[in-house]
Amino acid sequence: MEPSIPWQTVALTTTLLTLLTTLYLLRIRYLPHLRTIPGPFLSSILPLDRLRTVASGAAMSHHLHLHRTYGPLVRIGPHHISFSDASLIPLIYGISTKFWKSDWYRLFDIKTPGGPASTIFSERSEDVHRVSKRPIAGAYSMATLRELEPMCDDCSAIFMRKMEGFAEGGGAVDLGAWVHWYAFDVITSITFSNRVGFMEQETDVQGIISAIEGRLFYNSIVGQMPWLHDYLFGNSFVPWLTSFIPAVKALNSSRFIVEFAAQNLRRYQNKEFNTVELRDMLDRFKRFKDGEVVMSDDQLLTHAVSNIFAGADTTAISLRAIFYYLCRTPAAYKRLIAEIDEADAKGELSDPVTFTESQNLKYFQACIKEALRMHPAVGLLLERLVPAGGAQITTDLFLPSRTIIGMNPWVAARDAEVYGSDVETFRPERWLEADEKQLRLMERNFLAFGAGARTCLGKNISLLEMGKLVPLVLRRFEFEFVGVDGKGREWELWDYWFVRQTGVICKVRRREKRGL
Ligand code: HEM
Repeated sequence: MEPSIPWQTVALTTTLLTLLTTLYLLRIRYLPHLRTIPGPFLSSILPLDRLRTVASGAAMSHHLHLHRTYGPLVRIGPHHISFSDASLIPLIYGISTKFWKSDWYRLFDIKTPGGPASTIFSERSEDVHRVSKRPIAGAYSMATLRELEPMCDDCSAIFMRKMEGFAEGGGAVDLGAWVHWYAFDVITSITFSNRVGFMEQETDVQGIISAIEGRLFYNSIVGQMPWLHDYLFGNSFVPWLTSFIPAVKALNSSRFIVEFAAQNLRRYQNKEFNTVELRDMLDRFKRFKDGEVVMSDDQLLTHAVSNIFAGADTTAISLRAIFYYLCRTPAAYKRLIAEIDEADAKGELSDPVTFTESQNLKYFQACIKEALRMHPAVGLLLERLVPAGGAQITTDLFLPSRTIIGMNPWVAARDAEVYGSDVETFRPERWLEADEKQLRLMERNFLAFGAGARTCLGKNISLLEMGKLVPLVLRRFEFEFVGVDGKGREWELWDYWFVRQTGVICKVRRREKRGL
């Protein structure tokens, strides 16, 4: 007969384990300095609440709710602080900040033929980032991008042709999908001089859009506990094992995205595209200085991947927001059309509209700004790490080193003290009415493109795309939002880093009296 364990031993062990766990959790709850920061109790002891929030796909609403409940600083994890006080933006995100990107970004590193590598977006060390950015920054400058306007115009022409077809057919169009395809065609054109043809083929070519979606879903959730990544897709065994399960494989799409960029890069290097003549972005990344190679093929690949990963979804999301809010706000739509028509009548708009012309449309520029405020493309914390030795955050608050602190652009955008009590209303006028001081505050809170040292590198590309496409389209067509049910059903939002919208279905009609 097996000797049985006396019940006293079982009871004692259980009590001891419970006691130790409780003590451990209390120790975390009452960590020096962090203990005074309010927040949900469970969040302060376990990372599971953060995991659940992000997995729900509605983190932006949850973060807004937390700040309304607990105030400007909320403890959203044992070592995680979310802030809503915009006066902290310069300290956390400023140009010479000591707060570097957290390990959350590690999941965006990629595998190149030469081994694992960070991208300009995922690099954590500001020192490394500064060196990597130097040879490529010029390619993202507005002066450079203006030279790429013709590539943008080619894509706009296809977009217009397609809309013409829909207007003739009289049916509804998934405008959300079309601006996505448009943004992908532009980014592949200006990066590799190779328009992949999403609009012509009317589909997600090679499944790249779904691949990015899958990877963002994985990164957003697993990134809440980045060490988990090493036991999941961060090693080579699990990806191999899950390659037999299609639903799981779809989440490990990083390799696929890199291969998409690598394929284009190979064709580019084999001079299959007319890249040098067109002077696309790859051609402008300075690979040589004084005859010396300053950028390897692998580095070039990381920059191409960055453009694909960061450059199309964001612009598509912002274009959807512009069209959606205009359709939902008839007064703003009407005022914008009046501005476009007036400029048109004065001969101030060419066909296609140039970037410079679009910048002179002041109300339109306010519409872009307001749409991006109402709907920032990124909806999770822009996480940063408190530097070694800790940091004095406010007069009353010191944070120990390696605490993670960040702000969600959605929280910054809905600060009623900065934008007024009507923060939930799409009102482009607020950008035109504000005095200089107020405008400075509004700009400081505007995190749609991030801020400071790690501000969006592709901001000019997207401003160029949006600036040129929207007036061109609205001059010739009118849109009515009908939603997926044809009766105006609201769009749906999914926050997995990018806050993607679905259900942007519109009826498109050719505008009366337009001879264009
Ligand atoms: C409306 C469109 C866009 C929005 C709203 C947007 C938003 C952002 C935000 C919020 C960040 C900062 C992320 C952080 O701090 O964690 C960022 C960074 C970045 N974005 Fe964009 N982006 C847009 C378009 C683009 C485009 C078109 C490209 C490239 C072609 C691009 C490339 C990048 C890169 C490379 C970074 C990392 C910059 C760095 O760390 O130095 N973005 N973007």
